[in-house]
Amino acid sequence: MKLARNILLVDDEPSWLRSLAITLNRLVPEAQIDTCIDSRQVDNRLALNDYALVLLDLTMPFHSGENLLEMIRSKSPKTRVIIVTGVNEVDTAVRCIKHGAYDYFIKTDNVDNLARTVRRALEVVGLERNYLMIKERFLSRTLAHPQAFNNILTCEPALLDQFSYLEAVAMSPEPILICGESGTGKDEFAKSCHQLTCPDEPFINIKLAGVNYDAFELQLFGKITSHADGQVSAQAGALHHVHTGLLYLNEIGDLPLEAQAKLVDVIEHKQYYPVGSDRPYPVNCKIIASTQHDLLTLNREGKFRSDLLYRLTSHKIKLPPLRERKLDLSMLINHFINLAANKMGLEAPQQPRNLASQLADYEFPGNLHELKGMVFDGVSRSDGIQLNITPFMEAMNERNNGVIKPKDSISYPKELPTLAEMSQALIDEAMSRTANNQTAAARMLGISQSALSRRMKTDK
Ligand SMILES: Nc1ncnc2c1ncn2[C@@H]1O[C@H](COP(=O)(O)OP(=O)(O)OP(=O)(O)O)[C@@H](O)[C@H]1O
Repeated sequence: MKLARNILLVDDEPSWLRSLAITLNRLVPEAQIDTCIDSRQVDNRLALNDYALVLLDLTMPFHSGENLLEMIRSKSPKTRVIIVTGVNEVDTAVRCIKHGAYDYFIKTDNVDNLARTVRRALEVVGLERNYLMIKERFLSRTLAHPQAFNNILTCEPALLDQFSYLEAVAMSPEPILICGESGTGKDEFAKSCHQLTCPDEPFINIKLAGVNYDAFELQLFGKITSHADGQVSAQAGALHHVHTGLLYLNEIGDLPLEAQAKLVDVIEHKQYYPVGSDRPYPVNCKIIASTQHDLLTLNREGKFRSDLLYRLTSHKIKLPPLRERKLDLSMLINHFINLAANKMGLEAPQQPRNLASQLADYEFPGNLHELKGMVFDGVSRSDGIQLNITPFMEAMNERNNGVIKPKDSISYPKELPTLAEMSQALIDEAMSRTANNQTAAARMLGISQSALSRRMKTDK
């Protein structure tokens, strides 16, 4: 989102007006400055331009600054006013602040202080306008870009609300955090945000589970190496490749603490240093993060930095688990049937009429990953006419029988396998049951995704 940057300087002294404009142009180069010498023109100028800030003299012919202050605050409440005057009276200053002035300066005050206040006021106006825009868009409840959500099927009000919210905050300069259990559609929401913000720019998905600090630094920032012969070689990181696109930081809760500190720097200062370089490079991309963990709990346990937590939670999207979206079941099953049949080159089988109601009490611990896996399995076993429901029945039976007792259900060969072989077999089984989804497989095995990823790497 573009920050409001235009400022109107109002004063009847031409020489002061000129010198103030020159000073502010130098000290606040991001601002766009207009001047107005005739107090009767202020109303008109505000009607023609959406000023973020007005710097107002108090004693002028025709209209006094105090009258103009009241007029501006009532007609243009989104515009802030700073009084800049030769009148050094406490009573007047107090009255102006009471009537809504952002600050009060005497003309003899240090201009650096004035410039600092102007910059801060521009930031405040930017934040206020951003907040108002989000509120207005969210309350309107209509989607301006419904096609951005084409991949997310739902008729659940809770999820439809999240569409409106994402659309409202998508253009905000702050990062967005998507929370939800594994398989609730976090990746799909990140892709929708990309469609909403910068569809023609790159979308880069960085999986942070199991990534250590060095790998994170290299992957995100890249590396610049100066060789002995004076040559310099560079390895570009994701922040370079993504340019003005969208950077999706997947499973941010798994990021090591040191790497979290680096990320705070990126978000806060909008710049980064490649490994081996002391030259900063600008960050121009949109940042989205996702987590299936509760970051507040991780923070209380000392595993997640507070500064990163607060920066990430300005815009938070919470995705409900599939067990709370039963209205969607039948539609999702049909969607996955068509997807599976298409992929397998088969005729799409029919969904049995009462399947969704039979699944009403099933919890779907693996959410949409699990449902998708079941439907794909059911399609591959189907007779081409009706979806085979064995995978669904098996899952429900396992639940109904409570936790499976390994002793009862595992039969061991005469010669016992080693622990390593057994662990590998379990990992293979979990990966196959979850259609190779590491997050869901880790959940099934009762370990973290990073632990599973490490085991898979060491087992290779
Ligand atoms: N509402 C939906 N409609 C159709 N398909 C969906 C929907 N939500 C998710 N999916 C599909 O379900 C699967 C899981 O979704 P996704 O990968 O976005 O979940 P996730 O929360 O990011 O999972 P993880 O935490 O494991 O990365 C994907 O194949 C995705 O395309």
